Amino acid sequence: MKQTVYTASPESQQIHVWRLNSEGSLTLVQVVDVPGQVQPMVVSPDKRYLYVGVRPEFRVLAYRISPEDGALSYAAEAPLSGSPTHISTDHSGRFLFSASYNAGSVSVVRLNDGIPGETVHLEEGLEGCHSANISPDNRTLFVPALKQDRICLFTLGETGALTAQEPSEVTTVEGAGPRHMAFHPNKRFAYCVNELNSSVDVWQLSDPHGKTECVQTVDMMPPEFSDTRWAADIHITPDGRHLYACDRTSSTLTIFSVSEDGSVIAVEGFQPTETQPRGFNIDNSGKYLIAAGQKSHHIALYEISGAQGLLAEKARYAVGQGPMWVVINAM
Ligand SMILES: O=C1O[C@H](COP(=O)(O)O)[C@@H](O)[C@H](O)[C@H]1O
Repeated sequence: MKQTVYTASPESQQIHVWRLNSEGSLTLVQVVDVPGQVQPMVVSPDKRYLYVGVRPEFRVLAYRISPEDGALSYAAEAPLSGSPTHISTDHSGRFLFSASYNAGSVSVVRLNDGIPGETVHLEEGLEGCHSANISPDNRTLFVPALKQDRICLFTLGETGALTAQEPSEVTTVEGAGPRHMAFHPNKRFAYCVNELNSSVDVWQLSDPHGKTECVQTVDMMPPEFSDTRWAADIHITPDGRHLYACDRTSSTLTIFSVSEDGSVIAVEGFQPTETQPRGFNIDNSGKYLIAAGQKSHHIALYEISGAQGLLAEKARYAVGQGPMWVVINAM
């Protein structure tokens, strides 16, 4: 398996392209100068394109991915209606979702054979909209609205239109601030990291007739932590055994084990990491985790080891300024 790591550094307007070597080191392949502050990124389901959200002129840029070495070449772009805080696609690769925290909206952009085109749907009134997460069955878009302590539930239609479901939302405890989500590979559970109280909620996903409900909430901070909580990102290993979430004030990665069926998580440990980790990711073999320090201007690579999924730092690398998004693609 060939793997490529992409890191976005908005302050220096760069994407660094790295080869992830099988023994757990990175080799720099390319540095792309982006025409704008690059923030969220996602790879298309067919792995032909990397989509990146930029500002201050709000756009999504599509870069063609070289099947040889993962290098990027500019392909196309389309305007976005708000600042892109998070972008993702549906599983068929027909639609791109852009969540905008500042605009309080999520937009759906049509992808024409991978090329971003017109905005086919704009959903507003989502205060602090922080991400858009399509369910494993490609039916439900989960959209956390951080400032409203709710996750809105939309059905994705054939044309890309979003229709509010019944019920139209699930709610967190007051002041939690739902932000990013990860789905268990068994497709029955999702995990949402809450920015403002640094907790993780376990959501049992509905079948078409059931309802989505929170079955567990776990504090992700060490007991002695008393500063301002400021969580950011969350990811699960491909085998569903280990879950990780980060907090920016403490610059910590919290390590969770996940029960066999995905319904229960438990804190296994805390890993000090790069200063202000706003984004991280896990490689496709489930062996490595790479975290970006928005204030250290470095990324750190960890090996995931043992039954607890603890992290051992293998190396750290200088990237651009203010790195905040990490994407890992397997070819
Ligand atoms: O992480 C955060 O995200 C929001 C929105 O980010 P933006 O990059 O889309 O502006 C930010 O305003 C908030 O302060 C921060 O905690």
